[in-house]
Amino acid sequence: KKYGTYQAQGIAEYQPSFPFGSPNQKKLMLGQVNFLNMADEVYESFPNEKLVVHFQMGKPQVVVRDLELAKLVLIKDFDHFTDRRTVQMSVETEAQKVMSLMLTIIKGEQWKAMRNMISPIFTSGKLKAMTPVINKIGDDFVKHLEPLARSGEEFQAKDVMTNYTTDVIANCAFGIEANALKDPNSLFKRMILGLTGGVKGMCRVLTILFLPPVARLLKLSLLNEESTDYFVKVLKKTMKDRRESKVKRNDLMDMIIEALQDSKTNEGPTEDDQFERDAQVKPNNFQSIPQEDIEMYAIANAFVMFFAGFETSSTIMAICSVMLANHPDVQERLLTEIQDIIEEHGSQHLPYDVVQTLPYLDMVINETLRHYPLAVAERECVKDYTFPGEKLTVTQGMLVQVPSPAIMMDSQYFPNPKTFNPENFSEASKATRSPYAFLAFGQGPRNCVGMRFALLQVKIAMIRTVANYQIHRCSKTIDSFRVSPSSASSQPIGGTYITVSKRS
Ligand code: HEM
Repeated sequence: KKYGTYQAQGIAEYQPSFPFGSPNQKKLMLGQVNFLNMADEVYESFPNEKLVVHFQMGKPQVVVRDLELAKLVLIKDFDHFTDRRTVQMSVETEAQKVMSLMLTIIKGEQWKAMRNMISPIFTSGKLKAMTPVINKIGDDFVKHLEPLARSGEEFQAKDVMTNYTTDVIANCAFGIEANALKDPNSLFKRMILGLTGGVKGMCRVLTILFLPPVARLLKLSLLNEESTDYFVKVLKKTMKDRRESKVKRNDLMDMIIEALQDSKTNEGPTEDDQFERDAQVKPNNFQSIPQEDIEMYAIANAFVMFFAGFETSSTIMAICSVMLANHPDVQERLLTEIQDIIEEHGSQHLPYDVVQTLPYLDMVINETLRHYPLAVAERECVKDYTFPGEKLTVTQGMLVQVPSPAIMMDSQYFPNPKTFNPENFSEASKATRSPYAFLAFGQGPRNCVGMRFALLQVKIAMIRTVANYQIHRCSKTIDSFRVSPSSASSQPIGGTYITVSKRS
């Protein structure tokens, strides 16, 4: 009955028809497009509209095509849009309970309080303390590439990068030696890779999102239960050992426990830049976490750092490696920038502050993220909202999407958008467009809380790779990336094949 009601009010509507709704939703449900690119077609089909309504079966959703309106949703009027999409999953087992408490999923005041406590974990001071650990894993990583360079074999960059991020996050988050670089078949790594779980995982996610009653009936979980259960057990044991030994490692686990135990609100931004200032969130009626629930919340939040952190970061490093293989000129320029700092500091003890002073590396990574973003900024409306100067009122429960992949491929913000051009992120280019056109880590209070940590581990891996090896194209290297519709972890069609050779 709702089809056509928006169009009748003069609001653009994307051709809904029974039973799937709009054409893009039909493609999503039939496995023809990835969730990540679901709204791209809507964005591209209405170049003159600021807002477009599309239908997921009978449910209207809004695609925001205008950066000023996107800013209202993500930042200025965020109080109307504090939540992400409701995930209706079963919460019977312990693993399911942990999943239901993850920062990515929780809502309203519960999310505000948790986010407020968790954000200060990623300040520069704390990241500085973690840098030696990442440098040490960087050494193992360089060694791990040696046999591949010797044999000249074609390999998937994603595989080796997964081994690296697994070791970094396991170590920095929980103080656990996952040993994925030394033993790529380690149980820890197998459990990690099982979390999202390929095509089966994608079917599970689509059922939860589009057919919640069926998901409830089948007691489906968002992530693979066996893997989640394994991590819950590992985390519980870690917490118990720390309680008993009273040893502090100053890793994410210690910091999460401390933040939850202190249970106080933090004041002001942790870093002084636009991304951090826009991310501030103040709980309205802050309630500390009851002592008896701290363990469960700490496990859920340590787990989410792991789950949200390892696959995203390793995918970006892999895509970046392929981009460098495809653009030897960019690789050479990056090498020149890196050689300067390595001459001064050596590659094994890169200080945190020095890693932050490589403008060309920043440009290369941002351009990679622009070509291959890993999440869409999506919010659920919690209080009815009328966009100023627009006819559309978004009602409570409606989803609003800011389609980051389509915005970052729009030529009005990035000229020749399909070309890989790190110059898009030179100071001069950035000055010509809104900062909100770059959405790889989202924007506003619900942006990526782990961005600084992610960038640190990505930068160290790329510095170490380029300083020690030349990255080449091989027979299976692909020229342009498209996210596989059936990949729950947003992997590209054709993989990330490269070869490397040792620099003399
Ligand atoms: C290159 C790597 C990464 C990319 C591209 C990325 C991107 C994103 C994006 C786009 C979002 C959604 C933002 C929004 O809705 O506005 C997000 C959320 C999140 N990310 Fe990341 N991320 C990365 C790495 C990490 C790491 C390493 C961690 C943790 C250590 C992490 C933790 C999170 C969490 C917990 C959220 C949910 C925040 C909330 O709901 O308050 N991410 N990330």
